[in-house]
Amino acid sequence: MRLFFGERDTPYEEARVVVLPVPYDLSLSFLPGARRGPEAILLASRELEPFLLELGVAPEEVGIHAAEPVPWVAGSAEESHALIREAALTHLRAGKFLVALGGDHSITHPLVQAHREALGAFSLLHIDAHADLYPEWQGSVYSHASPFYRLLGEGFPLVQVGIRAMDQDSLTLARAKGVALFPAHRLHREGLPLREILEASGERVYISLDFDALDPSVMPSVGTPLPGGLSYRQVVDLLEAVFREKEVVGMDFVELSPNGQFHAEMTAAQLVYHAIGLKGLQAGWLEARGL
Ligand SMILES: N=C(N)NCCCCNCCCN
Ligand SMILES: [Mn+2]
Ligand SMILES: [Mn+2]
Repeated sequence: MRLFFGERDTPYEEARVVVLPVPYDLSLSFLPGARRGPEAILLASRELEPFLLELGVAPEEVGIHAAEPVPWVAGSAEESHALIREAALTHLRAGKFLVALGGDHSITHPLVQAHREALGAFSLLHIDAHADLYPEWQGSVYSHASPFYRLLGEGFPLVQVGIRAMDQDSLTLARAKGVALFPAHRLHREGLPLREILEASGERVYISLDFDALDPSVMPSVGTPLPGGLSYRQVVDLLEAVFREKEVVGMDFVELSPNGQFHAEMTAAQLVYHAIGLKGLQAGWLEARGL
C-alpha cells in the first residue's frame, strides 16, 4: 500500500516539500522499533485536520509528496548511510524542501552531509533528550548516540535544546567546541530562552528533532525515554520562533518507535505537519488568512 502524508499526495513535480521515510534503525542501543516510525507517522497524518487553526493555513497547500522509503543494507551502516545521502541529494537537487522521518538518529549524519553538499553552509539545531556526542557506542561510530560527534568533527555549528542525558566527556567536548547547550532542567526552571537560542543559531538552520526530547507523558513511543522532557507547546513555540527568524534548510524527525499508543503517533504527525506549515509561511508559499 502506497503511503503518503495527509489526505492527498501531490505529484512530485508540483510538490515543494518531500517527506522522505528513512526506516533505518540498526544503530539503536535500547528499545527496537524505530524502523516503523515513518509508516506510523504517515498513517496517523491521514487523521489530521488539513487546516491548522493555530497558523491559519492548510500546510498541505504547499504541495507535499511522500517519497519511497530509503532502503538499507543490513550488514553495513556505511552503505546504508550512503543510500540515505544519495536519496536526500536527489530531492534537494530537484529543489525540494526535505522533511526526513526516521528511523534512528544516526540518519541525521548522512542527511546533513547531503544538505551541506546541495545547499552550502548552515548551523544545526538539535532538539533531543540525549546529546548524541559519543565518539562511538556499543562498538559503532555509526551509533544513534554519535551523529552529533561526527557532525561537530565536520565543522557544523551546533545548538542543543532539551538535553537531559550526556556523559562528562560529551560535556567537556561540547564546551571545547562551543556548542550552545540549553539543557531541559534550565528550560523548566527559567522558561524557553528563545532569544538566546536564536542568537546562538546561524541565519540558515537545519533542525533535527528526536521525539524523545518530548516528555514521555506526551511522547511514550520512543526507544530511550527519559523523564523531565519538553512539553508539546515548548517544542512548537521553539519551532515557530526559529522559522520566524531563520531560514530553515531542512528537517528530520527521528526515533519514533510505535508501541500501540496512538496518541503518540498523532503527536508526531501533528508536529511534522505544523513544521511544514511554518516552512510554508517562512518561504512565502502560504499566507495566513487570519482566524
Ligand atoms: N538515545 C540515545 N542517544 N541513547 C544514548 C545511549 C548511550 C548512553 N546510554 C547511557 C549509558 C548506559 N549505562
Ligand atoms: Mn537522538
Ligand atoms: Mn534522544
